[in-house]
Amino acid sequence: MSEVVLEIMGMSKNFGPVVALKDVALKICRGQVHGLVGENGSGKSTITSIAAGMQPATSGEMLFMGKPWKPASMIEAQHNGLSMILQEANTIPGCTVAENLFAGKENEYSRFGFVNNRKMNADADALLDRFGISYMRGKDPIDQYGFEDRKLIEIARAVNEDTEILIVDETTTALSMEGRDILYKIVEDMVKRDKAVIFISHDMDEIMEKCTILTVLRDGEIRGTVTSEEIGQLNSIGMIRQLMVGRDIGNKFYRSDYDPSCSDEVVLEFTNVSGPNVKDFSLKLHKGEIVGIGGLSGCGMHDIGRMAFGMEEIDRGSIKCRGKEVESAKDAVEKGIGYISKNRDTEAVILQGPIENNIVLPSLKDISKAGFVSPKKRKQLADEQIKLLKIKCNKSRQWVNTLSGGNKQKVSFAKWIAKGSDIVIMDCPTRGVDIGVKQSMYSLIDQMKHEGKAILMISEEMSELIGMSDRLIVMKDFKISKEFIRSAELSEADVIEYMI
Ligand SMILES: Nc1ncnc2c1ncn2[C@@H]1O[C@H](COP(=O)(O)OP(=O)(O)OP(=O)(O)O)[C@@H](O)[C@H]1O
Repeated sequence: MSEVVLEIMGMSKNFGPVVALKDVALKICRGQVHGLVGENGSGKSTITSIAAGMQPATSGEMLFMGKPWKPASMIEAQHNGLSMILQEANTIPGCTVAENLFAGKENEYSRFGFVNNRKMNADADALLDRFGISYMRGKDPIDQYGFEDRKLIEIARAVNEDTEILIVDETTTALSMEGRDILYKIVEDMVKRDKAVIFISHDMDEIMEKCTILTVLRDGEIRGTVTSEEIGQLNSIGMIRQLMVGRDIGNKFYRSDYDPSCSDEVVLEFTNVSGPNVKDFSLKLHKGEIVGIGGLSGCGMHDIGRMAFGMEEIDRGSIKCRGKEVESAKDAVEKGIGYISKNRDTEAVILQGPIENNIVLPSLKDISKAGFVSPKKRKQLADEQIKLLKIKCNKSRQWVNTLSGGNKQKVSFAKWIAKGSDIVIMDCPTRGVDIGVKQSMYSLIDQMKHEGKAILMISEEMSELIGMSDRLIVMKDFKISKEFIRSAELSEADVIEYMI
């Protein structure tokens, strides 16, 4: 075994009555990509956030490069060689790319209180070039970049020559396809330089391909370790799933039918829509149809969802729901449109509020009488969704900011299932959810289709798009480059050809 760089001993963490970790022992070695896998809420982020100085453990000890380790903050941890990339976007709005990259290091660029912006921007450009993200420049305002690009800035900020351990917490689902390649190269480079990576993901294929050792967690406890020899074996995915979920979840994931038929009734129509990131986009979404949209970073697909929900202005053309123009997000909800934003923590859920309030929010009108909302009905509606999507919590009044990432995503999804919206725009709907719940979400989406609901599924997950869509639209350079009809023959390679 190679040298142990981080050792965790007897680590436990309680949040009031919630036991997030129980007596965890873990060794992270040099030259390894150590995967942490487990269902949503099993404790993966809690372990890594303690190691990265975000919060203290309730009990237990850590050794980092042979010395006792108890960082008081993420900055202290990063300064000493342990960096973590968080699940959600963590950049500072209103600043430039360079200011974001060098946040906390301003002193290195200032003299007599004046910041040398020219040098900071030049250093930022050099750093961005090194990471292969030259289309972003240090002087650019960070707000001009989308969620995926801002995530890359975080990565560039987290990794440097002195990083001994890089923690990647469910980052790939927040990235575009090209962003993932950049991250994978960084991971490979860390291994080549005999550093270590802790890799958290719910994508089993990615885990099997990138990790050299895996630790499986369930309910805050370590349930097993899978070595590099075992990772390569045919039945190991099944074995890992079994360890994670505690039951065999089988192989059925996506739709098993290849019938793309749906009603002729058009429920949402884009006619020659143009905006800053969309050019002349036309599409008819029918009742009972699942239309998938895929493409590379910045192709405009996320803008399509935002425009249809009235969150982004259009310059030309029209978006009509059953013949009537969609004017705002409020108007969209009233017209029966739901929207799951990819930007979870800032757009999809209210973090500082109970799960129940989040779930019932779009349905308040439906469950109120003469302006009065029955507390019983509210609770009932929320509890149904908590049960359906297995949201891991103590009670429906628990605040969303105390949930694990995947459980927050379930709340974002649950809102629109509870509302029973006829048209649901889903931007990366299964982001960060575990395989068991992913399976339930896909079967719910299939059921929605058969109930006559219309779904616009925007996604970076090619397999999800191919597996679920009746029609698959590929976007490139803000325009539609190809449309595929559901078929058993359709492969990822066919689709990628029209993306690049
Ligand atoms: N501040 C908090 N207050 C109460 N409970 C918390 C808090 N932070 C985390 N928890 C709980 O600790 C448990 C472990 O959460 P953690 O985020 O580590 O899970 P995870 O394995 O990373 O999940 P995911 O795959 O969804 O990201 C969950 O039940 C979560 O609700």
